[in-house]
Amino acid sequence: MITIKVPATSANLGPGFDTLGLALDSYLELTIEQKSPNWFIKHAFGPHIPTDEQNLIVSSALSIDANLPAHTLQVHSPIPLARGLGSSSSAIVAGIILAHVLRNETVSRQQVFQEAAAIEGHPDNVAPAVFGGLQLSSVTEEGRFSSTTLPFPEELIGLALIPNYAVSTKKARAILPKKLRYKQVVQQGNALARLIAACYTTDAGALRQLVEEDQIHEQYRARLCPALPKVRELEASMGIHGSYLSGAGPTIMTLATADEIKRLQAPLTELQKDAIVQKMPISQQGYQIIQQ
Ligand SMILES: Nc1ncnc2c1ncn2[C@@H]1O[C@H](COP(=O)(O)OP(=O)(O)OP(=O)(O)O)[C@@H](O)[C@H]1O
Ligand SMILES: N[C@@H](CCO)C(=O)O
Repeated sequence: MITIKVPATSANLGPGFDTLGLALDSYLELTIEQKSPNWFIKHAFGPHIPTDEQNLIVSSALSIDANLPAHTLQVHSPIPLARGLGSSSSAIVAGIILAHVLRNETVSRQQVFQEAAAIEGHPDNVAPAVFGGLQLSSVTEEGRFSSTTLPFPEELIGLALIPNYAVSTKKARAILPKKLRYKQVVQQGNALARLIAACYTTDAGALRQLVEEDQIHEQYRARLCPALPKVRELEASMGIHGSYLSGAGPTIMTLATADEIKRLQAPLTELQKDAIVQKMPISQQGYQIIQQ
């Protein structure tokens, strides 16, 4: 039996829109069971997620090879859907690997990255799901993706405030403006450059200030993700910085030390009682293929 494990991810980190993403220690697990006449995916997501070849895992696999033999699959995933924690990337990456496993091919991480990012359309979740850690990724006009691992301060952990409603990435991208002011773009480039420098100098303090300096997406998504200013206000009153809209939202991620996370857990839970507040350690590992 083969199990494919793919981490959850948190994209953007403020000014790294479509560019930065962090792998989290929470994994989708896809187990390949027996061959079957039709594709059948056992999962616990509920009736709105298909159990046949319409399922994102299987459709991603079939995009690599439309003639794959149908199988029964089992999916376990603690990654909540459409919350800004990379559920779609975890499913796409698992599907791409599934295709290569069923074709008895060894596949490089680089190839999985190219194929999965082409389906997702932007590389910032797929890159950490494949390579682990903090990834700086980009795409050329011709559609070639690249990614580099950035150093990430060891003392920082994620604390996610996960609202109890979904925001689809499609909707959260449709809300973005078609035009930006020149000043916004210059400031965004500046903040991203300083953020990358803070990673290389492992300056956790600067990094945590900089993730709060996005200019081009968070303000436009405020209607879908109203908790962000409240979280920032609360944290600033406690002398803590490091929050950003995780992916397309609505999750708010805070990068903080273990001590600060202990202090934050109760007040954040109090701030939004219907949300889940969850510690999310960083994963240095990308996907794993486990043969039992
Ligand atoms: N394990 C899965 N199996 C099947 N479909 C999935 C799975 N995970 C995600 N999906 C599909 O992807 C959709 C969520 O993708 P979407 O890009 O909107 O959000 P996300 O990936 O969770 O968040 P973000 O991209 O902001 O981090 C789900 O509604 C579902 O249709
Ligand atoms: N960079 C993407 C991440 C979500 O997939 C966005 O913010 O729309």
